[in-house]
Amino acid sequence: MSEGFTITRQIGIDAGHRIPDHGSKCRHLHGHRYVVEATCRPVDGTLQAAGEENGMVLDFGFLKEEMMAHVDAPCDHGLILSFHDEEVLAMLAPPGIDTGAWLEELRGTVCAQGYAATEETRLGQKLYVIPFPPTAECLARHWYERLDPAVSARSRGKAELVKVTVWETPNCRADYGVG
Ligand SMILES: Nc1nc2c(c(=O)[nH]1)N=C([C@H](O)[C@H](O)COP(=O)(O)OP(=O)(O)OP(=O)(O)O)CN2
Repeated sequence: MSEGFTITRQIGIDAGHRIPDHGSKCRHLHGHRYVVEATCRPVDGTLQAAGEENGMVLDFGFLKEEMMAHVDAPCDHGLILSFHDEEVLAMLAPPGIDTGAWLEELRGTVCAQGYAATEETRLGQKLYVIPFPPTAECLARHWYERLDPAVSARSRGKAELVKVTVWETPNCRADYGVG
């Protein structure tokens, strides 16, 4: 990365997941305290020069609001699953409805908007469904893709998202972003 300013905001969420294809313990349903970091830089390399964000890339508070809306609100205390994980998803189908039709509707939503977030499930379990395994890498890319337009809009085109980092444990992280 070239010389210049970046800012990074961190949030933490608790969520469950499983990696269905994993050959060992990660195929079991389990949870993490995910730490998610978003790093931004000024589009033109300079800090804002007027207004309430004078001297800033982007107000940390604005960045937090976007991360809370796009990461925390749909995923915190939820279960993050791949839509290919049909056996687990089927267990969460709301009682009294056709499970196959419910899975088909979920798949349609994921295909249309890249994810499905719902609590209309068995036990009201909060569910976040994505089209790939919920590894740290895939989640970093997914949250990057959700936050990228939000950062541009919130900064009125003055800041851009450089990368999203997902800490799955205190020792393991994945990064996704521009080179
Ligand atoms: N490249 C990746 N490898 C693994 C991922 C991943 O998302 N990307 N995920 C897992 C599991 O989800 C698992 O929960 C984490 O694995 P692991 O580091 O082995 O878990 P520990 O509890 O032993 O972590 P410590 O930090 O050492 O306590 C596996 N691999």
